[in-house]
Amino acid sequence: MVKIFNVSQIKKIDGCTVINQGITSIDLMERASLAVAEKLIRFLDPDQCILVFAGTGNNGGDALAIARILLSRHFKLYVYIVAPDELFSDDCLVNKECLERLTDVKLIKENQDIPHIPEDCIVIDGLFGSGLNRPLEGVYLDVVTVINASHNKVYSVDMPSGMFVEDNASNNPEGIIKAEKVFTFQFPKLSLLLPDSANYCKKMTVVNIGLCEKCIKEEETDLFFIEKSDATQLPIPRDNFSHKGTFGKALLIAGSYGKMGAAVLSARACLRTGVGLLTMHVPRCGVDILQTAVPEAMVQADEFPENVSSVGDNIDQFAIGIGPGIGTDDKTKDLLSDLFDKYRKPMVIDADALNIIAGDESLKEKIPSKSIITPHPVEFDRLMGGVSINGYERLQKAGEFANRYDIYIVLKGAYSAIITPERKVYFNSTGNPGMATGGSGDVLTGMITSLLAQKYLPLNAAILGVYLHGLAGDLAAKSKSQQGMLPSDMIEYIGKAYRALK
Ligand SMILES: NC(=O)C1=CN([C@@H]2O[C@H](COP(=O)(O)OP(=O)(O)OC[C@H]3O[C@@H](n4cnc5c(N)ncnc54)[C@H](O)[C@@H]3O)[C@@H](O)[C@H]2O)[C@H](O)CC1
Ligand SMILES: [K+]
Repeated sequence: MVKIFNVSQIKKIDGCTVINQGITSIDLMERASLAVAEKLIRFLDPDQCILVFAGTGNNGGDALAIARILLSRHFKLYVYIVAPDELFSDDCLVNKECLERLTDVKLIKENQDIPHIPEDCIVIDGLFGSGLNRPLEGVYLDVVTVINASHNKVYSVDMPSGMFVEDNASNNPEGIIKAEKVFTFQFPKLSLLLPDSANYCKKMTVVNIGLCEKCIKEEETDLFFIEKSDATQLPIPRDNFSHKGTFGKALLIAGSYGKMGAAVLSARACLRTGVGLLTMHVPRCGVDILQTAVPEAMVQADEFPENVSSVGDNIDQFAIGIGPGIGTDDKTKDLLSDLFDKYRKPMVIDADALNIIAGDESLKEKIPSKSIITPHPVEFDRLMGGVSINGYERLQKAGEFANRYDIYIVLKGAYSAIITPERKVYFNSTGNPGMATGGSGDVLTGMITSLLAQKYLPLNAAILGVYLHGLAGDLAAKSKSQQGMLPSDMIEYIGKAYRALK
């Protein structure tokens, strides 16, 4: 797992690295800048004009070092330092003086010094990084406004300048660089993983700058970024002598009239994820549909034609998933309440089951311990009874909710977050915008339920389910495009996603 740290922790690890590796801070800056420059060199066109905007702190120092490295590789550069008060950090000053020996470096002290940015230029943004401590104003705000208005591609060093590493609730949305790509150092930054960065960071690349592993290991955090190597360790190997009983029984309670597709998708995904036996509990109208579309599943018919209203006894043998396409009929609410009374093992709760819970405090209290709920942000806000001001606040609320009700929350979106009852957060690293379409969530519910049935611990089921789901989505997008892919395609790629973890 990659750890995610706050600003003071990053500073501490920097200092610790400098001591343990016997280097100076300027050495570390050079290493960081070289790592970013190498990435840029791979795709930048040497004939294109590049404008570098540096600040006066260490983020500026990085940008000036990157400029020097690019100059040595014959890129065409124009360098500006925004320095209204001409107070430079020590390492920034060293890099400024080095660069001035090679090229002209212009200072921007006030609005009239800001250059016109030609249309087809690339901008390298090194105004502010993790040291930002207040929203931008004055000439800094003016520079950011001009860069954003130019609509050129901007590559940001460490952070889109003007964006805070954690909470941006008090920030000025006009004072943040809109970056094509952010090369962030060593650790993903929390705000870049939240929807708060949607307008400011199209893509985040984490650049390893060789910070001391011992210092990183010793620094504690509750925030993690899931890597492939983490997911690879999770699948439980299959024994030669296993039989269908070995891989558990799942019961998916899904579907209503007009929404049987959700039941079909969750059923297929559950099977493709490896469950031994799957039973679907569906309204009577859905029996033929299910039996035809998913012959591998057994079907239990509800007494009602259009909605699910009750589940039988003997449900303890199953891992249960409930929600896809069930609607919010009163009968279905009774089912959910009854289910929570009867079944006290962790279950997966999604979609309309969450909408039912949202309106009823007593149902929240009855959610079985260690269950996994899988809301998208709108469902989550409904569950909270109010809209969060930003992704950061939503994440805080999710931590409180998970802790209060002793459950796991999978907050779906780009970098889906898995929040534990202990308020730890695991961000997923797979997936793409092609998955933002109706049915994707039903697939995830089927997958996680399948893993619970196969005796994965709830946290592992959530982590592996979310990772595989995203990976299947990435494979589907590769073959069918983000526009052309369907949740059904993702199900077809679950097998290849498993293989990719080998
Ligand atoms: N381990 C690493 O990640 C490394 C990071 N490096 C780079 O260092 C910066 C952080 O540098 P720092 O000097 O601390 O901060 P900034 O350059 O972001 O800001 C400079 C300075 O500006 C002042 N300030 C803050 N907010 C404002 C504002 N709104 N208006 C005006 N001035 C402001 C404040 O005093 C700041 O200290 C990190 O992002 C990386 O790019 C190292 O180079 C290598 C190791
Ligand atoms: K920056």
